[in-house]
Amino acid sequence: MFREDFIIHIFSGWRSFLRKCLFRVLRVGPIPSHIAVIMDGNRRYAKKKKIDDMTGYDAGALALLHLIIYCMELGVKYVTAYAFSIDNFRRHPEEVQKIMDLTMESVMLLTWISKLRTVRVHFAGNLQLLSADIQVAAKRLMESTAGYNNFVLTICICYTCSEEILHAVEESCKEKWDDGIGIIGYDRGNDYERLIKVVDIEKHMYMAIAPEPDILIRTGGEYRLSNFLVWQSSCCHLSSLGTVWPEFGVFHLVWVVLDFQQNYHYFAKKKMQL
Ligand SMILES: CC(C)=CCC/C(C)=C/CC/C(C)=C/COP(=O)(O)OP(=O)(O)O
Repeated sequence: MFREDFIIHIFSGWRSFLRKCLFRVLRVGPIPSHIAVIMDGNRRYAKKKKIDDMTGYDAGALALLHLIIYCMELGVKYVTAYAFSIDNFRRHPEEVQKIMDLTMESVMLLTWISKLRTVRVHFAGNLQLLSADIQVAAKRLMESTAGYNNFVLTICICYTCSEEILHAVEESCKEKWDDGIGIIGYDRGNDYERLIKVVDIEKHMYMAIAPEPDILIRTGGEYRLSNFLVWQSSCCHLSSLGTVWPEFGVFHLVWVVLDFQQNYHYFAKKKMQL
């Protein structure tokens, strides 16, 4: 499904020209620095198009690549995508295998794109749950792109926010313990002094690499976070779209950014109050 000529197709011709004009107008307003997406509706798309579920996922991966390119052109620096939740391991083994194969294919393609466009690629989640070959390929890609800071793509894989928090709490405890500080807070008369602080936890989150998202998009018409960036999304603009993920395109992105811009002052104020 991944043909390198799709990049040439997307960058060239009148489509690219129109997109750039549209983005120039959009840039008159504030541009989000971080967009996160829950790519829901791949199987529904497959059903609608009367194709098999696996081809639906292929189309979903292609939609993600398009989003990455649009965001680069628009000036959004961080994109985070929920590719596979730990709960997704409960799906049919054949389906899990297909998403894993797609992950491996994506790693290969991203290796190529990251060099071409200096993209930093980060995988967030409990990577130990991945097969050894994907772990090696993912770690190699993360290491080889660690020096880039032009654009940061985070793929959340084997991820849930509860697992991320558990991991971060565990790491913070280990750190304090190793430093001989201890982990239990103590009473100082009227106030309680915590030894593990929010900053300690945040330092060890899988998502520590990126600022909190400004916009969280969920496609497929659902209004749930499904354990995605729950910690990080307290002040972000939530956008639920009825469209299924493989059909997400440039006009959906423009719509969401316009909606964000309309509410920008409210969100900026909220962030300052926290
Ligand atoms: C880079 C990379 C690894 C890309 C992954 C590609 C991709 C689109 C993954 C989506 C995975 C997923 C479980 C989506 C939920 O849709 P669903 O299957 O639950 O759809 P439904 O709501 O129609 O059932």
